[in-house]
Amino acid sequence: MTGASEQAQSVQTDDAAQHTGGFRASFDVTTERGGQSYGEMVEQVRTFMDKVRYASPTPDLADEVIDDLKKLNAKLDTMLVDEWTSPSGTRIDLPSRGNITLPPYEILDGGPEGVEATVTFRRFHLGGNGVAHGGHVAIAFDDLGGMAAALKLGGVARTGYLTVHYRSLTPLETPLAIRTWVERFEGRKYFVRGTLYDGDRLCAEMEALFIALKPGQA
Ligand SMILES: CCCCCCCC/C=C\CCCCCCCC(=O)SCCNC(=O)CCNC(=O)[C@H](O)C(C)(C)COP(=O)(O)OP(=O)(O)OC[C@H]1O[C@@H](n2cnc3c(N)ncnc32)[C@H](O)[C@@H]1OP(=O)(O)O
Repeated sequence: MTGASEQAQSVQTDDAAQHTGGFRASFDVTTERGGQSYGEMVEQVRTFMDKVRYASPTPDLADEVIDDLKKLNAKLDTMLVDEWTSPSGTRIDLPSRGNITLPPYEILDGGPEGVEATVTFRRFHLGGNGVAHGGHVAIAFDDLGGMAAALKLGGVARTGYLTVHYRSLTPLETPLAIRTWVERFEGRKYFVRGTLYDGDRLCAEMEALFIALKPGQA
């Protein structure tokens, strides 16, 4: 297995270029932003979202929760920063780099040959009838496909297209094996494939085009 810091070094970082437009033109890798409890804070919010998905509160309880949430939102209002300095998405020591909007995954191995990870769709990722929403599966493929492209090219790429073939139902609360790799590239075009397995059962496959950003491209 390649160490996280070794992988991080293969992705170009350029502080001066990253604030110029709508996308991160380089990639920050951190382990300390947000402090040692940041991961647990994110996890508690995910757990809360799991409960919100399935809760049927009384009006009184909903009002109580709203009051509590207003207090929590006011606390976070005191420490908001811009997207470039937020810990979210940069904390390589945390599931999904600390990005709460992603299904939580743990990287097992990553480098120019591809990325292997374990992803666990949560209760709040429910689509219907107890299984994952297909859009959340696509998000996992997008992020880990983008990572495979980034580790291959040593820079940042944007998704041109992404196709998911849903082969069987994707369970919730089950560690699943997800793999992404660059099948081939032509110039700036990186053709990426992916698979998602529950044990031996193929849940979904992905084929995508990621396009390397040009120098200075936002
Ligand atoms: C322990 C672990 C260690 C961790 C280490 C850290 C590493 C982690 C790193 C990273 C992880 C994060 C990963 C995140 C991933 C998420 C990515 C997203 O979701 S991105 C948001 C969604 N995508 C957009 O919003 C794009 C919108 N589109 C655009 O901005 C442009 O269209 C862009 C930049 C994609 C291309 O525009 P142009 O002007 O630069 O280039 P043109 O000339 O149009 O295209 C280049 C070539 O690509 C083809 N092309 C472009 N789009 C195509 C398409 N949709 N289908 C087919 N071909 C397409 C064109 O035909 C052209 O091909 P010809 O060179 O002529 O052969």
